[in-house]
Amino acid sequence: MTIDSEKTILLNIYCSEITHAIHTAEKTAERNPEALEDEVEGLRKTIARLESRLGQLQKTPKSFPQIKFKNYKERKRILITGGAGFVGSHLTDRLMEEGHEVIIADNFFTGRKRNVENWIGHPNFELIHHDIVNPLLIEVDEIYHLASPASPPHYMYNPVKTIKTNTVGTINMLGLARRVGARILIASTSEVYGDPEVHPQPESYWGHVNPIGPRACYDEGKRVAETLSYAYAKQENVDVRVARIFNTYGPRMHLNDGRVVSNFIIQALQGEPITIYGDGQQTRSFQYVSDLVEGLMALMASNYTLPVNLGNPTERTIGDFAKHIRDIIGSNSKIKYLKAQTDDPQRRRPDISRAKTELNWEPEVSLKEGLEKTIKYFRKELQHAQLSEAEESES
Ligand SMILES: O=C(O)[C@H]1O[C@H](OP(=O)(O)OP(=O)(O)OC[C@H]2O[C@@H](n3ccc(=O)[nH]c3=O)[C@H](O)[C@@H]2O)[C@H](O)[C@@H](O)[C@@H]1O
Repeated sequence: MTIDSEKTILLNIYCSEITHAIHTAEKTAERNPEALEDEVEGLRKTIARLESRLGQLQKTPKSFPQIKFKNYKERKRILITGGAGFVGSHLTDRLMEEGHEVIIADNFFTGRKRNVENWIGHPNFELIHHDIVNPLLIEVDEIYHLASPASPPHYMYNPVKTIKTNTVGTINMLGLARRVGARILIASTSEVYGDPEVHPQPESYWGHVNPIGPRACYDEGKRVAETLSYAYAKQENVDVRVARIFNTYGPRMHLNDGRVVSNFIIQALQGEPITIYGDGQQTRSFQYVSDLVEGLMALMASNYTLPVNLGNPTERTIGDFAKHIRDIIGSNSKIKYLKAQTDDPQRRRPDISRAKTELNWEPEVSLKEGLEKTIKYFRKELQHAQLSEAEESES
């Protein structure tokens, strides 16, 4: 018997032992309240024995990444919508490594099975091919609601679907949270501030968004998602957390993501012109994905219920960023200026005072370190894509 199948069997025994234990204890309590203590003591011993065996098995070499052992009281069942996506898959890794049970619901519009393949078959992991525009009936303790395309070309590709995901999808997830009493974290965005008139942006700023522009499907979709969250919190007592996520980058971004970090790196690696939309004077502040994941987990664990900005406050112009990437890669790509995008926010930088005070969180990964890892990832992805192309043309 393999270690993994032994673990599965043990986990099943564990679950049925606990269910059986509850029934027995209930019956004993009715018949003979004094005997209840002995009963509970016996059960504690059984659980301790099973936990110790499971703990031993966790330490033995296996095909999955190492995870911590959590007992049944500490281990949570966590749903991540969009868990096979760029951010969702990194969050999956962290929560799995912590020893939780992770259930991913993803429609694979921008998510990929590849992002979570290292967990497929793990007893703590489940991948559901599901579009959250349809209701999902499962039992969970926490929900990270990340499902939505986040890159402008992706969310503008099917604006109606983007709105549905952020409105109907969010209603479905808030409904699920209400039914099962789960805490839910909604992934909102810096885009709720639109093209900001206040700089840097604190959470108290209400934003400057064009409700009928090409970005509105996402911006307004996320603004409604926030409104829905607080309506459910007020009216239905749902325990909500709202993260306003600023520009994030890192490995597992799609080659066709279309956002600035991936575009510039790929263009520089291939010696193609680096495309700047507009004059390049617009600014952004980039955070590495592992910082974001730590921020999301800290927010979920905290008692703070108002929106919290999660981003790196180091700001750069896009023109400067293009040259920076070209220099690190040592590329001789030219810079090519294209038409500015409609409603493109001209500056963006998070005020993270709230995250620092309430979550004791701030980003730790420098742009240099983050870009090195990301460039390495894209180099491999490009090689992989070239190999696949060559294989296809041969066959
Ligand atoms: O990366 C993110 O996390 C954010 O990405 C987008 O927001 P945006 O800031 O417009 O992201 P990009 O498409 O990466 O654009 C950043 C800036 O670079 C410019 N850009 C982009 C791509 C390119 O090839 N060239 C270029 O100059 C854009 O015009 C924009 O000014 C999403 O709308 C946000 O929800 C998301 O949080």
